[in-house]
Amino acid sequence: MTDRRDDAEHALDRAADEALALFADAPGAGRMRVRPVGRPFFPFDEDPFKEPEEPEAPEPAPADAGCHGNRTPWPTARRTAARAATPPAPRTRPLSEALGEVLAAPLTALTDLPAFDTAAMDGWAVSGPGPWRLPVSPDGDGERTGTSGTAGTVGGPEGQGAAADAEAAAAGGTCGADQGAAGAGPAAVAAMATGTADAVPTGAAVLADGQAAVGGAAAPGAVGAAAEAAAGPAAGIAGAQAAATATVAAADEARTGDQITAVAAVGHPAAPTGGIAAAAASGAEPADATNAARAAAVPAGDQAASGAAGAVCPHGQAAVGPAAGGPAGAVAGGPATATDSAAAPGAAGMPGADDQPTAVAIGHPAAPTGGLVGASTNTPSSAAATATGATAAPEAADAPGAPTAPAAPTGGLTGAPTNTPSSAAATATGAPAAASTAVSPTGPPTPLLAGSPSVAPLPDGAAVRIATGARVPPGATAVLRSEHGTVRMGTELYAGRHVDQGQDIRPRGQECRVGDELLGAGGVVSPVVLGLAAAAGYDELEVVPRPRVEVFVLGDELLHEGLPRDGRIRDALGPLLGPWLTALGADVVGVRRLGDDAGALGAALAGSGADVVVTTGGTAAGPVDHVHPTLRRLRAELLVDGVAVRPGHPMLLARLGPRRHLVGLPGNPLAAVAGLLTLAEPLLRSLSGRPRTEPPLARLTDEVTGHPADTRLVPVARTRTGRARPLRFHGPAMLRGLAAADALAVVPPGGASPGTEVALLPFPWCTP
Ligand SMILES: Nc1nc2c(c(=O)[nH]1)N[C@H]1C(S)=C(S)[C@@H](COP(=O)(O)OP(=O)(O)OC[C@H]3O[C@@H](n4cnc5c(N)ncnc54)[C@H](O)[C@@H]3O)O[C@H]1N2
Ligand code: MOO
Repeated sequence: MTDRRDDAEHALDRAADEALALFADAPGAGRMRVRPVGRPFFPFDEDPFKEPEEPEAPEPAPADAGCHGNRTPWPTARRTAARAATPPAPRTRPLSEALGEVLAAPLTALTDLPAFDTAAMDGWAVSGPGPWRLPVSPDGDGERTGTSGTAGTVGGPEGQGAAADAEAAAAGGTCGADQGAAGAGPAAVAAMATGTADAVPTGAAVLADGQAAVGGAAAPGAVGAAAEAAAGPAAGIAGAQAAATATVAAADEARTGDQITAVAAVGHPAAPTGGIAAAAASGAEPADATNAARAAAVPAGDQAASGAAGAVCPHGQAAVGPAAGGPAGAVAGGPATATDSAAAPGAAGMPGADDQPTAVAIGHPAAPTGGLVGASTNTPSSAAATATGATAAPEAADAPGAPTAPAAPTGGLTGAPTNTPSSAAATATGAPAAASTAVSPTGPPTPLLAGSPSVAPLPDGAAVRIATGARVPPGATAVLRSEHGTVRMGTELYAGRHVDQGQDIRPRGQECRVGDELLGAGGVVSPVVLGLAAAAGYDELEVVPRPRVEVFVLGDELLHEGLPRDGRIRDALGPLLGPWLTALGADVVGVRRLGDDAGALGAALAGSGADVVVTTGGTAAGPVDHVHPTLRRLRAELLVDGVAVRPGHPMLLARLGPRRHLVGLPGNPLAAVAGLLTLAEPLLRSLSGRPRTEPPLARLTDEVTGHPADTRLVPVARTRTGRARPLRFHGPAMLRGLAAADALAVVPPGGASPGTEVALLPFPWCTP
C-alpha cells in the first residue's frame, strides 16, 4: 500500500517536473541529462560554497539582465550576495540582550571552571583513608545517622518557633515552589538566631527578588547592626533588605569562635503593614539575645517575636515561626527528618496569629538551651540557614491552640513560591562557647554548603559534611557520597566501599582554565552560550549587531485576513518572511504592506533606515510591477538582476546606498523562498558576521528532473537514513511541499538521478 502510494506520489512529482521542464524558457531545453550517481552536484562545475582564491568585487548585473536576459548563474548570485556587505563594527551588549547575535571576539574564560575544587555529590569531605572522625557538638553529640539529619518538631507553649537542625535544613529545609506560603504571609519577616560561629565560612546571604532573606553569620559587632536594621521602623522590605545587607557584610567577617547571629529576613513586596517577625535564638550570650530581642521589637509587631524562629523563603511569602513568643522561645523535640517536621501537626504552633498558621519547628534535639532559630532559605542552588540550640520541651508540640502546620509535600520548612538563582547559607549554633571549626572535635557537625566563602582546612583523618557544589576544604582527598557512608557513635565515619583519591571532587579548572578559548568569534549566541558566558564570568559580550531588515509586501490583490474572495488572495509571505529572516540573524524592524503603488514604494525605500529591505512581488515586468522602475528612479545599483534558477528567476539584489541593500523576491511563494535562500541568506550571513559554512550534502532518494539550463531548488525532506526525498507540491506558487521540507535541494541543470549527492540549503529550524 505504502509502496503504491509512494509510486503514485513519485509519478506526480515526475509529471510536475516534466511540466516544469516543458515550460522552461531557457535555451538548450532539449539537452536534458541526468548526473551520474555519486558525485556532488555543483552547477556549472563550480562549488557555490567554495571561497574563490582571489576575492572578487561584486559583478554588476549585465545591462540586459532580468526576466529574459543574461541572468546570473545561481552560484555566482550567492557569492555576489555574500560579498555585497561586510559586518558593522562590534558593540558590547549585556548578556540579556545578546541572544541570537554573533560573537565578534572569541569567548575566552575569565575564570577557571570550576573556579575552585567543589563537591560533586552530597556527603562528606574526607581526608586520607578512612575511617574518619567527624566533628562533634559541645555536648559530645555527633551525627545520628549516616544519611539523615535529626530534627525535632515543636512549638512552645506560645507556639512559636522554628529551628532547623543543620542536617535537616541542608537536606530538606526547603521552600519548594509547590508548597504553600506560610508563616508571616504577606508580611515581611526577619528571623534571627544567635549563637557561635562554628566555622569560618558559616553564614551567607540570600536575597531573592531583592526583597529578602538572609541567613548570616555575623561577628558580634555586626550583630547589633543587623538586628537594628531588621528592627527598623520601616520594617517590611526595607528592614529586611537592610538586615540582609548588614548580615552579609557581617558574615564575611565572621571568624571561628565569634558569637554570631544568623539573620534571615524576608520582605514581601506586598507587605502592607511592614510587620517584621524577628526570631531570636538564645543559647547564646545574653547580649546577643538582647540584640535579637531588639530585632524582634518591630512596631508593626504582629509577627514580632523573641525566641521565635524563622524559616524563610527567598520570595518572602513564607515560612516563619513568626509570632511573638515568650522568652522560652522555641523548643526542640525528638529526632525527626525535616520532612516529618514540616508535616507534623503542631510543628509550628502560633496562637495569637490566626492568620499565620504555619511555622515549622525543627529543633535540634540535643540543643542544650534556649530558644533557637532556624532560618532556611532555599533556591535551586540551595541555601539554608541552620541553627541549633533549642530547648527540649516535647510537650510543646501539643500546645493547645497551636495551629497545624500544613503538610508540606517536601522539605522541612514551609514553602512559598520561590526558587531563585541566588542562594546562600547560614549556619549558627546555640553553642555558648568556644570556637569551633568544621573539623573541631568540639564543634558541631556543620555541613559545608555551596556558596560558603571560605573553608577551613581538613586535617588528615577527619571528615566533614559537605553539600554538592560546596568548596572542598583544603586537605580533603575525596568526597564520600552520603549513601556510601555510615556514621557510628556519632563521630566515626566508615565508607561502604573503596574511595578513590579525588573521588567526587570536581577539581578547579576541570572544564577550562582562565584564558582558554571557549568559543570562536562568529559563534551565534545561543541560550547555552549565554549560560556558558555567565559561568565564565561575563556580564556582557562583544557582538556583531543584527542587521536591521524591513519587509515591504507588494500587491493590491493581497488580503491579510479571512478567506480568499473577489479574486484576492491571502498574503502568505508577510507571515512567513519575518520569522524566517529573524532565524537568519536579522533584526526585523517591520513588515509593511504597500500594495501596488510605485509612489508608496519609492517613499518607503527612501525613508527606510533598515540595512536591508526585502520586497515581495513586483519583480517581473507586468503593468503593476514597480520594483525595477523604482530602483532605477532611486539610482540603485543592481548587483544581481535575475538568476538562472527555478523557481524564482526574477529575484534581484540592489545596492541602495552605502551599507544599504535591497533583496527583491518574486511574488510566487516558493519562488520567494528560493530568493530568500539564494540572496538574502548569504547577504545576512555576511552582515551579521556569521561564518560561511559548507553546505550539508545528501543523496537523493529519487530522480529529480532538471531544468535544461538553470539550477533547480527543490523542497526535500530528510529520511531516517539521511537521504533527501524530493517532495510533491513544489510548484512556484505552492507552499505545501515547502511546509513538509527540511531544506531545498540544489539540483543542477539536467537534473539528478536517485542516489546522487546534492547540496542542501537547510531551513534554520531543521537540523541538516
Ligand atoms: N512575461 C513574464 N511574466 C512572468 C515571468 C516572466 O519571466 N515573464 N516570470 C514569472 C515568474 S517565474 C514569477 S516568479 C513571477 C514573478 O512576478 P512578481 O515578482 O512580479 O510577482 P507578482 O506578479 O506580484 O506575483 C506573482 C504571483 O504571486 C502572488 N503573490 C504575490 N505576492 C504574494 C504574497 N505575499 N503571498 C502570496 N502570493 C503572492 C501573486 O498574486 C501572483 O499570483 O512572474 C511571472 N511572470
Ligand atoms: O520561477 Mo517563478 O515561476 O520565479 O516562481
